[in-house]
Amino acid sequence: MLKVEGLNKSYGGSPVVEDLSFTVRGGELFAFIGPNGSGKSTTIRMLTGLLRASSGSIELFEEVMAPDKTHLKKRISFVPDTPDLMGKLTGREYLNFIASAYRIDTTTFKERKRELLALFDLEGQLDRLIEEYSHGMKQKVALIGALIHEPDILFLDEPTVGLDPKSNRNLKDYLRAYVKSGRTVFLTTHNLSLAEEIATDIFIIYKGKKMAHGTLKALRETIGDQSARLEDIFLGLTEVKPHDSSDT
Ligand SMILES: Nc1ncnc2c1ncn2[C@@H]1O[C@H](COP(=O)(O)OP(=O)(O)OP(=O)(O)O)[C@@H](O)[C@H]1O
Repeated sequence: MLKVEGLNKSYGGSPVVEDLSFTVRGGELFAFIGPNGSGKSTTIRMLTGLLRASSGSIELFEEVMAPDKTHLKKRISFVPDTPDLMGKLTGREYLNFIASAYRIDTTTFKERKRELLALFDLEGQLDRLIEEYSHGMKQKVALIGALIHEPDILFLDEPTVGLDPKSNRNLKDYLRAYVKSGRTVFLTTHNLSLAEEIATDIFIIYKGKKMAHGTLKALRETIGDQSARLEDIFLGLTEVKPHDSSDT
């Protein structure tokens, strides 16, 4: 589904993503985790064709991805950490717009809309302007817009921030079922218990570089502790050591 090789991004000569390579297959729930400023959003924006890489290759569905590849973009969805929705539209108008952009037939649209509105407890809120929604409600309508056309790959940047506990639980269950149907989810999160619970694959990035990649079991094996929490593995790999002078 997604193949990344030697991906790099620099700003003004300073590297922020360095030599990332990985593959994500159908049915995988890929958690891309790392401390603040480690390059997660930059990477996800390159993978979704919103940002041009400095070098390296990204293949989606065995075709090279680039910002102008509209037919590839139609098969994916991306919800950024702070969704920038059209505030002057109502929730209903926004979802209708998505349905026509993706040519979802009326019956399917109605069915999925009903299911997703119930999932996120957003029934009865669709006729308000998006700019009047709370942060969590904006997040929910962005997620519904991303899910309603059932993309082959769903990219989510910090999807649970701002969601109440029930929506959090429902989203988690939904994502698990989503990948079981053979589709793919690529998410970034600081919520390590979430990653531990639902990810099939975990990639740890630190200062733009790969620190580890594998199943939780494989990551545990690398540190020789089969009961280690992901939090311990993560902190062990990403804590600034006293001898690390790169920040000084
Ligand atoms: N447009 C830009 N110009 C210059 N530097 C940038 C730009 N965008 C991002 N960066 C830098 O790239 C690095 C990685 O940022 P990025 O937003 O990808 O991190 P992140 O892992 O998503 O962080 P967070 O967890 O805080 O969201 C940071 O040092 C950031 O300052």
